[in-house]
Amino acid sequence: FEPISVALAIGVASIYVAYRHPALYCRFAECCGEEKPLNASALKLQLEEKLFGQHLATEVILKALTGFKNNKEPKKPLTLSLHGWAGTGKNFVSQIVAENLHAKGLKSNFVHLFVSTLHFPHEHQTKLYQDQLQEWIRGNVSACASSVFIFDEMDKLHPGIIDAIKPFLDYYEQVGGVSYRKAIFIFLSNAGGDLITETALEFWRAGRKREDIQLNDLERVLSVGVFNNKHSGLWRSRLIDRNLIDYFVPFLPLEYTHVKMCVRAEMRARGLAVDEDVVTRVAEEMTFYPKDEKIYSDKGCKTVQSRLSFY
Ligand SMILES: Nc1ncnc2c1ncn2[C@@H]1O[C@H](COP(=O)(O)OP(=O)(O)OP(=O)(O)O)[C@@H](O)[C@H]1O
Repeated sequence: FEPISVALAIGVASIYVAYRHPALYCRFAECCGEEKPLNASALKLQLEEKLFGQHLATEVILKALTGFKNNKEPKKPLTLSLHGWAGTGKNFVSQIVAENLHAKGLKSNFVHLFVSTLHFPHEHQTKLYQDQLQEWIRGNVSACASSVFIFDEMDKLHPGIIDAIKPFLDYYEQVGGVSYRKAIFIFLSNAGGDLITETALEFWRAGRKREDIQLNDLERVLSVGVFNNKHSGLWRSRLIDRNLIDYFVPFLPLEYTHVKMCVRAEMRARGLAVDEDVVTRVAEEMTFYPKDEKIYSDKGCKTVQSRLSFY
């Protein structure tokens, strides 16, 4: 066989299959699945079973995603801003959401993760990053309208960088011939974590249940807090004052019982039998806030995995 002709024949055959039998093609190659509906009950089940102690995040994320995916003609892309202390589940949820939108999750060609300290480290290169970001998003949304973009460590992003994507998040039908209305943008940040903890603490001190905390108790506090915080990545951001962020999603600080749940989940994931003695020992190694009352794990479940390896 002559290699060039073989490669050419394979190429032509793939194009033929892609056009004539898209379902078959998508079983072997990853497809964008722009019109693919969201399996809302599967997402609900996963969030309820896997995500501990986050009744608000579960509720908001479900509502936001089902509403958005059920809408055939969204007027703008969906933009979620997730806030909370370290280790409370923001990356974990993003991974679950990504998997429910594109089967390969974070490994999908249509899910893109940006980490501020890795991708945008130098403040003096803000202009360059803005151009690159615009170009990257334009290219990817042109290839797949339902692309997902996750921005981790928003609080470490230099002010102004994120405003470069404002035109894409706005209510435009098209920008430069590309429609961004089916894309999803998720921002992750520790900014606002202290505000959330203070509210949770007030409830706790008043003897009220954690589950009684409503979105209203936090959403406004968060958006104002983040807007006025120089180190939030959204400081005085036009995304906030133009109301382009659809939902501010609060992640509550995790309590001792939640940490124990994380340890059990991690043991099961490793195929180990759950040993309550080890569960208690790992949970007790964590440090809790405030100093006197010791209610919230200050690293959430973040170090559970590495600590468990010692046992
Ligand atoms: N609420 C939770 N429910 C279940 N597991 C959790 C939860 N929070 C954290 N975990 C576990 O801890 C690990 C670390 O959490 P994750 O990376 O999601 O934290 P994060 O909120 O993104 O933190 P950071 O702000 O530091 O990035 C997760 O992979 C998951 O295993």
